[in-house]
Amino acid sequence: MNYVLAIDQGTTSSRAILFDQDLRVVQVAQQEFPQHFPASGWVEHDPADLWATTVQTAREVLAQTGIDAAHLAAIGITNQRETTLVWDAETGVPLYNAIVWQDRRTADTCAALRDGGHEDLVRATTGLLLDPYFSATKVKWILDHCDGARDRAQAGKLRFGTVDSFLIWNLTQGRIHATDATNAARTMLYDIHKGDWSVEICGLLDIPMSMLPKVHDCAADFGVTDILGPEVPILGVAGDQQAATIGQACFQPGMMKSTYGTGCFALLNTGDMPVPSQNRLLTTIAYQLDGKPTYALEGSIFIAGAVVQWLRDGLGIIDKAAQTQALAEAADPAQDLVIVPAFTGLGAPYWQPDCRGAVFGLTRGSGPAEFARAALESVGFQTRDLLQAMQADWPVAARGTGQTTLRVDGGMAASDWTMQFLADILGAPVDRPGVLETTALGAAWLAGMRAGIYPDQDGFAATWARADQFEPQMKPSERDRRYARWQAAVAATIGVPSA
Ligand SMILES: Nc1ncnc2c1ncn2[C@@H]1O[C@H](COP(=O)(O)OP(=O)(O)O)[C@@H](O)[C@H]1O
Ligand SMILES: O=P(O)(O)OC[C@H](O)CO
Repeated sequence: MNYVLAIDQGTTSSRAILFDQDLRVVQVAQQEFPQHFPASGWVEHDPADLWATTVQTAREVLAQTGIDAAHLAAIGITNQRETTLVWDAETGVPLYNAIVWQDRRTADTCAALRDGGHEDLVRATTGLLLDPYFSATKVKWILDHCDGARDRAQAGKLRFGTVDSFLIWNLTQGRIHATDATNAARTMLYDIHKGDWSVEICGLLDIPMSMLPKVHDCAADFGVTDILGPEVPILGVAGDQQAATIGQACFQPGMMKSTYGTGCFALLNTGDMPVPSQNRLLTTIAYQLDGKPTYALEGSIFIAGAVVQWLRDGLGIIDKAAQTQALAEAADPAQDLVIVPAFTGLGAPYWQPDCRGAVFGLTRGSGPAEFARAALESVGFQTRDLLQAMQADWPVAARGTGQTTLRVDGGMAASDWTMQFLADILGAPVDRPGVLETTALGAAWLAGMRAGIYPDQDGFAATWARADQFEPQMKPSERDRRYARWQAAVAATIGVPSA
């Protein structure tokens, strides 16, 4: 019983990661699954794919290592957040595909709620913005559009869950309908202050409360599963960005992590204080242990690593993401190309769904190298936007507590050039740990700690090890000039709505 299995059910793939008793990664299995785009702005997943890839990768990782499930002390689950499923309480059959966090179909419902004067209630209760990103209006859409759904919901015959809940339900063969506080906090139905579902918001959206899962701490008893053979307890659950915050051991107020995958999600620990945002950031739960929530300010950027994918797939100027390093180094320092990668609008702190990307400063000398450098720089500039919003919202972050160094992870954090530019444009050090699998690590630690094989919070924090530190080297005057140019570019981009 010396191993822990982390299940990471993400937006484009499911992964299973096996950790040993020293919290080291033993083996990883990964499977992608299809994305469905039934209409413009709609994004769906087939629930059967989410389930099948989860089970297959879990079995694969055990088969590859020859480790029997009897040696698993626990399972931890981390997941793409906000994505919404509704299923039958008797049969477990979903009524509709999973509606993915990126899906914009409920924009009109959100606008109507805003016009009805409900924005302040949502903001004050849930810490979130009234936006289709979150689960609440997606649940309402399913109840409104699937035949007989509302009647069945009112009769207590339907269940709602984010992906963690859906997996727990299936792993326990319908015995457990539960979620954790971090996932609940992304539904726009959860009162983050009271730590309970909001009767008022559920009433507003006509969502029967019998559909909602029971909310637990992140390290808790979520039932047992025999899907891998012998019974294994599920003892840890957290949304993926919160799991990364835990995996980076950002346990003190003022500590912050930023994950650079397809998009970028930055979370700043604000301790036992839910800090309301005046700058269009989200107030959310970082983690909940021993019944005590720890809060965070979150900024979400939609395009980070995806801008590198665009260099590869859209422009064809690289074959592999890592080639951007040499190109950026070779770029003409006299050129000042700025790319605003608003491919799907801009996220925090702008929340401009309708603008589209732009390039500024083109000359006849602008080539692949300048494009690559500007693409990598756009990730740094956007992170500074978030950091400035956080500092404006919470002066403690601005003053610095001695712990305000940014901890980075995710695939793009492997790019030294990008991390150096990030430190330069922030004017603050950037720390990169040896283990970039922080999301899975967070889920594994929650489960293994609850099982008693991993250290407590302080002990775990002590295991966090920096592999690299990037110190700012840019002159402050140059930093200010470059950032002012970025801000002007964003303002101009927002001024041109999409066609
Ligand atoms: N060396 C690199 N330089 C720049 N970008 C990179 C590098 N390696 C990976 N990336 C980018 O990181 C992203 C993959 O990160 P990952 O954490 O796996 O993302 P996700 O979990 O969202 O799929 C891709 O968008 C890729 O373009
Ligand atoms: O699956 P990821 O890594 O793209 O993360 C998605 C986020 O949880 C969405 O809020």
